[in-house]
Amino acid sequence: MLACILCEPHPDYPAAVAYEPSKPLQIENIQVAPPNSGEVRVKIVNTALCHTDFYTLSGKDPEGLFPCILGHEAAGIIESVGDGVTELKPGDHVIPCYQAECRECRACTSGKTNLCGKVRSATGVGVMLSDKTSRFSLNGAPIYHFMGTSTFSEYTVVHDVSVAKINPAAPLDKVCLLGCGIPTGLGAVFNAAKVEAGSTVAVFGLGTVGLAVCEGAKKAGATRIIGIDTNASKYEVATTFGATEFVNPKDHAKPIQEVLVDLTDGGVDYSFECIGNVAVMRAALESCIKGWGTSVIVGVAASGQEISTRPFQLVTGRVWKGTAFGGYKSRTDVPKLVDAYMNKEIKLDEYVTHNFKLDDINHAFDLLEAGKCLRAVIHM
Ligand SMILES: NC(=O)c1ccc[n+]([C@@H]2O[C@H](COP(=O)([O-])OP(=O)(O)OC[C@H]3O[C@@H](n4cnc5c(N)ncnc54)[C@H](O)[C@@H]3O)[C@@H](O)[C@H]2O)c1
Ligand SMILES: N[C@@H](CCC(=O)N[C@@H](CSCO)C(=O)NCC(=O)O)C(=O)O
Ligand SMILES: [Zn+2]
Ligand SMILES: [Zn+2]
Repeated sequence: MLACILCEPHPDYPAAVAYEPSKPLQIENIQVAPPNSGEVRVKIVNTALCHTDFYTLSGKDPEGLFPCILGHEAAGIIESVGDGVTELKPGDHVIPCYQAECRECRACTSGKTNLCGKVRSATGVGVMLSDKTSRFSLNGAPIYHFMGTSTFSEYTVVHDVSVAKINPAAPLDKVCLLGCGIPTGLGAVFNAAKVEAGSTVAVFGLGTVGLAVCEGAKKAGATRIIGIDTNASKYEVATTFGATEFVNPKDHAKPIQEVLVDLTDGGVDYSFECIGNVAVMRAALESCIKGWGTSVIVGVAASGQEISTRPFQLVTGRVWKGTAFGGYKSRTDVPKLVDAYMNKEIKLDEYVTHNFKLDDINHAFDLLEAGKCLRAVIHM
């Protein structure tokens, strides 16, 4: 039975607060206000770290605000709901999602995108939509939300349209990963690129997102899955996710796109950039075969960075596109991905390399930066 934090006079709960760019998070006992209309308060049970948390902490995210509570790959249990919330109730097991799905806005009803517009204006500036303020504070001073999720906190408040209700039998310390990186990689293959059997695929960056691309490409029947990473220690694990061969850019004097074009009789059918490096994005596009090769940008590049290539690359039939959350609709598709995991159709356990308590979250950030972990799961 969950204790009702509404009944307690001054509930303080631990959260990892990011006060300044590139500084360690500080564990504080913060106050988490009750949910307003259209909001729910969630007890976070597990949260993992994604490279995007590291990116925003670095100070390079134009939407990064401080102090804030980072975290967007988590699972938990609804503790209380605000007025007008009809589809969620206390006790529901949920995955808070950074992509909302209101099912009413132009985007949601278009049938063409997962990029719901309902709450994005508020989540981009670290507040809740109803009153444009934060539900987090410390000694009366507000702390910004992040990506509409802020899961590095024992309790968080999120918009109801951003919450996927999931099978209560699912292990939260594993399905928390379905909040970001793995759906992103799988969806990049199935929804964005639509990889066909027999394809040759290049995956730039073999972190969790790139490995999920490898897993998806293998499921799609790709015959060659070429992993490219400057960290050779990633190759062994990538083999278990479906990569069939590897190229280390450090081993070659010529541009990596030339290496790949030579290796593949003119270029790959599909490439995926899972790093966030604009030079690699160009290389990924130029590794594609002319006429039909498609390159999908998944990585998030820093403020001020721009992509470029010769227009001739596109004139000659290559396609350059990108994906957010793999094109999956959060409330509709995340519960299905949980079921796919429960049915052993997709991997999750294999991506978890470390488990920590919230107190050790800075160590988890260090491992991610050093390329020494895939997903580190925090047990709140
Ligand atoms: N579009 C989306 O919806 C979405 C969702 C999740 C993550 N992301 C982004 O995807 C990227 C990957 O996230 P992750 O959590 O897997 O990160 P990660 O840090 O675990 O993995 C990145 C990998 O890239 C490799 N790498 C770095 N520089 C390289 C280079 N120049 N050439 C080749 N390899 C290089 C690293 O060694 C590492 O293995 C990040 O930019 C993240 O912000 C985007
Ligand atoms: N604030 C960032 C946004 C970067 C970005 O592209 N984010 C991805 C999700 S990364 C998850 O790990 C995304 O889905 N974007 C769509 C959206 O935010 O609506 C910046 O401006 O650089
Ligand atoms: Zn993420
Ligand atoms: Zn919508």
